[in-house]
Amino acid sequence: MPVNKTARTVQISLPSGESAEIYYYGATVTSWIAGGKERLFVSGKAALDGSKPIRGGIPICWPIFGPPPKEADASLQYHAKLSQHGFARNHNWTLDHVVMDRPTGVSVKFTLDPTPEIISIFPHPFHLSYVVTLTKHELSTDLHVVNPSPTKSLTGAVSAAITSALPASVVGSESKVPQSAADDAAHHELKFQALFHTYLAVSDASRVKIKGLKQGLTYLDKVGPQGWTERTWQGGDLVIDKQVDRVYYGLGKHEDVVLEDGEDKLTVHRVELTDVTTWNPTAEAGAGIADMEPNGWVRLLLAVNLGAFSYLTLLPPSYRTPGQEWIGQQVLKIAGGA
Ligand SMILES: O=P(O)(O)OC[C@H]1O[C@H](O)[C@H](O)[C@@H](O)[C@@H]1O
Repeated sequence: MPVNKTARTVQISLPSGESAEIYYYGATVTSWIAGGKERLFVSGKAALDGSKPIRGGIPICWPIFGPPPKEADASLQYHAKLSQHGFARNHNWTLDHVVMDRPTGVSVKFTLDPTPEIISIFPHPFHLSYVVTLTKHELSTDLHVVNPSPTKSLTGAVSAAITSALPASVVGSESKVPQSAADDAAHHELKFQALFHTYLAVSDASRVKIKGLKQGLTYLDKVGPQGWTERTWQGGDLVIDKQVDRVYYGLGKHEDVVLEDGEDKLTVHRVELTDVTTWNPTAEAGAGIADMEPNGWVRLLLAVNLGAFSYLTLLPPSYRTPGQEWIGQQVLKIAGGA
């Protein structure tokens, strides 16, 4: 069976041996086997029971990446109250349908809509869908974001806007929806960051070279006594010889990031995801992370995460631009692929 459902996961596979596993919880991809080996890192101490975000695989950060914003910007008032990396990674998604099921490729689509719990922390209409596609040499993850149309009067009608975006089963939660005109304005446009927090498995993170970061790129360095600091990248390969927690801004469309560790090569291609984050706290700085297995930082990745770091994504409600959706895509490709 190329698509196999269990209580907690959906597993997809090809007759040629490649496979992937996706948890309903967070729609987190927890396994991608290609070229005869596991390509994603999941900590041996990761919680897989829905009690906390999965430490590994490909958690989806949405609608924020990192800690909540501190700006006194009314349009970010709800973002400011979210927990780190937002709520997409710690809510159950629904398997919408099998998009493709062929010997050469299998693709499944998940969705996430507001639930009463989400509305209580983020009272804004949205519709997310997530398509995971497995082919012989690639794993593609596409996040689609829609800002649904309000169907009733738009003026002063935030509750109508939100409830119209909700499944009938949760409309009863209207009392949690803000009622003021200020809230209404803040709700028309959907601001979000989106990031695939990809944990790639490697045999030794300190031996990996990260290529494709051009000299002159601006990057945000989150490590160091000065706190978050913007710097200019001097070029060359990025190596994990110390704690790394960075966001490289504004890579070009065709500037793929390539990871090489001597025996292996993996290419990360992005669509609509302009920034690349790299993170590996190493054993020393990562010691406080309870769900990381001992020495996990060596075997783990060097998360090359992809995202839109600043709030550049301002999606108008679809009543203004019918059918508009934002699609961010990551394509992981192993060497040997066509
Ligand atoms: O522990 P988490 O909430 O999953 O976050 C893990 C890491 O995510 C990103 O890579 C951030 O840049 C890091 O600062 C953070 O430590």
